[in-house]
Amino acid sequence: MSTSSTSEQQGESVSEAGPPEDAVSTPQEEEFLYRDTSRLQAGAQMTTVTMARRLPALVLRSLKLAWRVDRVATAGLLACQVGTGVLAALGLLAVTGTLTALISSGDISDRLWEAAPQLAVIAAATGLRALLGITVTWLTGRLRPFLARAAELTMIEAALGAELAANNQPGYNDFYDIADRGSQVTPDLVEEAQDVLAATATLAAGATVLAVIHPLLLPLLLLACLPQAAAYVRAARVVYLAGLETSGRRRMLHKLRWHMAYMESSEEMRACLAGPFLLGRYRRLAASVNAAERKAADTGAWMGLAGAAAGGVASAAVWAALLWLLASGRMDLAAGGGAVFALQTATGSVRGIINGGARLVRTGWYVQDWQNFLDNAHGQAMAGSRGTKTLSAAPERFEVRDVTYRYDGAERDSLSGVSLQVRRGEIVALVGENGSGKSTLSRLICGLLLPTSGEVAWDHTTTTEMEPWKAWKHVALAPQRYTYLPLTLRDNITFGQGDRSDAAVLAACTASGAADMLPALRSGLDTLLTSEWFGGQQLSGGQWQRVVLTRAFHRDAALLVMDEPTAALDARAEHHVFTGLRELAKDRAILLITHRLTNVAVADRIVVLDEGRLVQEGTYAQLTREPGLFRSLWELQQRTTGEAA
Ligand SMILES: Nc1ncnc2c1ncn2[C@@H]1O[C@H](COP(=O)(O)OP(=O)(O)OP(=O)(O)O)[C@@H](O)[C@H]1O
Repeated sequence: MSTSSTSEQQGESVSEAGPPEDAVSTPQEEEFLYRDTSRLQAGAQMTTVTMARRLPALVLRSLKLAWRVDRVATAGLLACQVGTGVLAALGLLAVTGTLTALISSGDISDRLWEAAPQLAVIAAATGLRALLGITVTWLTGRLRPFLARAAELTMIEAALGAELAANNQPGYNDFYDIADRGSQVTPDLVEEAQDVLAATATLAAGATVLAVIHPLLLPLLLLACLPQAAAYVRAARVVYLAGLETSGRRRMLHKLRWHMAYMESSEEMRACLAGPFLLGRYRRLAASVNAAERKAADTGAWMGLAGAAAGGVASAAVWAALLWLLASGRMDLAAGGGAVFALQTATGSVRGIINGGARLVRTGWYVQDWQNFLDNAHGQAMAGSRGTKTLSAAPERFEVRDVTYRYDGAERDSLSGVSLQVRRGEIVALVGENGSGKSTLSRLICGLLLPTSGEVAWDHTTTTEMEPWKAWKHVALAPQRYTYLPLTLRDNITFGQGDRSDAAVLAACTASGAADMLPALRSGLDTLLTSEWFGGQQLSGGQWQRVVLTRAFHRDAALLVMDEPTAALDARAEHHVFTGLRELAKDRAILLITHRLTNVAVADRIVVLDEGRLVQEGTYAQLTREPGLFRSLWELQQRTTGEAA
């Protein structure tokens, strides 16, 4: 290849390089793949009337949160808004009084003297309103970030407090994303409610003046503004429903962006050509989301136009009525002047109420999603499904009794009628083919999942009866899919637990083999384990697994569950971990899940699972001798490694 063609190639974008043909799905299939119609149906049931009815409760709940976050700012804002309304009303009354004084008959200087106090009120009210406006901006700026963050935190707390099983429900993450958007606009709800309040106070004054001038003017004015209000709310609803409809696809776009741009998947993005493939998928999904959003924007604009036209006609009717009142002598000129001004101001405040109300309803839909999530998560809260028992001492025995488990939405049980026991001082190995239920059983024995039927007991207390967070003090878990957290090594190991001395951490590092890598870490235990931030250091896959094992060993818990603990370790590190297990088992019950069947020789007992059922149990010596699933898997592995029995 020539130099020039090479440089052309280098300048070529990923898309120009041509994404490989995506034979998996058509754009339409993709669109439906990530669509959650149940959420849309639930949203569609939330009509404008239902929402209007729920608004007071929504506003109250958000105000309570604001009150909790910053009492002074919340009280100050409310006071400012009420003050603004009162001042607007005073100003309006003063303007009407001034006009009446000026238009009345008599000497002009007398009339001016008569109007002077009213003019002073107008000036003072205007100045004070400006001051209150500045105060509102200041207080809102102070409250807003705290309120949004507090709303977000309530969600995180609710999600953390929910049963693990809730996370496995289809659509749970969509629900969370939609709710997250709601949490971000919670401050808007408070602000909009205050705007409506202020506009209502102004209207009250305008309405009084109008009612005094002529009783017909106020109902006419309200009628004139209704079509526009209805149009605003309908347009907002169209946009909201489009947001719900596209939420699954937007979340997928977010995931795709993350995978294409960040480190975790960066190798496959390039070497496996996943990047161009996903970029093509991103483009198609984005196009379908854009089309849905554009359609909603068009429909909303048409509705707004229709509302504005209807509002214009209705306003013209109101002004015509005023002219008619004047022309027919039903209203004198002085009152007419006041009426024009009052009408103008009242129209402004009615518009304010209606626009603010429409925005309030629109924001209400989003905030309702946030509150729905909170209610739903609280409905699935561990506090609701479990008891409050605590154990007086670390348990000696962990027992699974005739347990069946089926994941939410699954068509069949992942475990059926399984019974198992593991005591402190004992190592039990769980083996079986992929999908046979080993990890599920480990989640049940740890009390992360509650059985669909049967029970799991720690000594004499079932996991359903126990207060979970206190119970988990007795559990150390090295899961199959562990988390790389961008924290220091020390924090990654302790998660803030244990005493603050390094001795226990270093002992755990020695047991897991992580001690070997300490000299290469720039700041030892205080090294930030990520290269995403300056000064951090990235670990290899096996080094990360050592950190995860250290985390489990450091916990010094009565139950130690290790799911594929050495899959990424080199032979020396693996040997080190397995030879250390017996020492660790002295005061722990160890449940070991592994596919490396020669390693399970270390276990006192081996339990074999097949399609969710316990099919064999025995020692390594027994199971390698007797025919059965274990022996056939073991023989296959021996043959693969060239050590045929
Ligand atoms: N979160 C989940 N939601 C729904 N089904 C699940 C979930 N996790 C596992 N399953 C299903 O439960 C069954 C058992 O899965 P489990 O992860 O317990 O198997 P395993 O024996 O640990 O498999 P492996 O050896 O591959 O790790 C599988 O059919 C799997 O599809």
